[in-house]
Amino acid sequence: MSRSDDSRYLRGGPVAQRIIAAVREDATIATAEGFPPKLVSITVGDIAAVDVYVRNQRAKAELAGIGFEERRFAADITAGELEAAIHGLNADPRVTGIIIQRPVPAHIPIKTLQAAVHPLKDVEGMHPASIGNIVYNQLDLAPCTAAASVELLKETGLDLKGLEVVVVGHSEIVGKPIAFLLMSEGATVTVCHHMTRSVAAHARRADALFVAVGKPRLIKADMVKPGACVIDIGINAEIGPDGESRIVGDVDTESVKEVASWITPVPGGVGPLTVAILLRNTMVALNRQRALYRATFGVADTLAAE
Ligand SMILES: Nc1nc(=O)c2c([nH]1)NC[C@@H]1CN(c3ccc(C(=O)N[C@@H](CCC(=O)O)C(=O)O)cc3)C=[N+]21
Repeated sequence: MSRSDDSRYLRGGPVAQRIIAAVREDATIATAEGFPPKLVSITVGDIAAVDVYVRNQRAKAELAGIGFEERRFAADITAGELEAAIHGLNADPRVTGIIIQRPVPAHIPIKTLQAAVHPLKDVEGMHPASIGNIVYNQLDLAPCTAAASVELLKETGLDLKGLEVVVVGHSEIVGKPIAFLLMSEGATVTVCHHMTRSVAAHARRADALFVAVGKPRLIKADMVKPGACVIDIGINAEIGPDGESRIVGDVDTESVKEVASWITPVPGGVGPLTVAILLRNTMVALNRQRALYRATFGVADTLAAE
């Protein structure tokens, strides 16, 4: 059976289209009201996985009516210079969102950079204050890949309350935020990582299995519970049988799809939705900035109504 007509595949594209259409409505209204959304992407050095992401961001931002500007910095820039650039963007009222593409070169402390982004312009939800919001069950702006993964699980219609979820991978940007999002939704969450004794033993118990470790085909059919939902967040480049480079996830999709009830393809699963969530986050951030503006300077129609 070909990929496109196999109902086990949980595709990100249709969900992304829905979200982008809604974002476009919001962005059109905000622009008409004098608050055009504008996203600035910061890339440090050259990384292929980041390039794919940024290219898609630009294309989808255009569709959604969100301004998009890419700032590229050389791999040998200092952390201080980058921080200064971020402070400049914080201070620029025309810039409503800032995303720092990961990874950055090893000499740049990513946490310092992330903390330099003003929390109200943090569209990736990676500032310590933003991550704190997720811990406190305020879920409207979460790290994009994590939020996209959870959104795809919801597409299955499974009841998240009491659902046995296993997350393989505990990164700051994917695994940990997924765990917090799902705990807030009532799931029972187990997080596995490189020190876990038997990932297979945990994975086999999962009604929903999230995998984000960056190891091609780590998850095999015998590690998956029949009927489970498998969300593959891996993006790995490898050379295919035809000698061409291709992208594969962390799941052995061909064998796992015979066992699982739902599985996200790579590409075409979490990836497209990640971009849509970034744009949705951009509007959430913009609306928070507008609320602050209103609270600080007042708004004519509220005054008139009094
Ligand atoms: N702060 C930060 N947040 C991220 O979420 C983040 C990041 N940095 N750095 C890079 C990785 C990579 N990433 C992708 C997201 C979508 C696609 C995507 O749209 N993929 C499509 C298209 C692939 C293609 O065009 O070939 C697909 O999977 O079907 C790819 C890669 C997010 N990341």
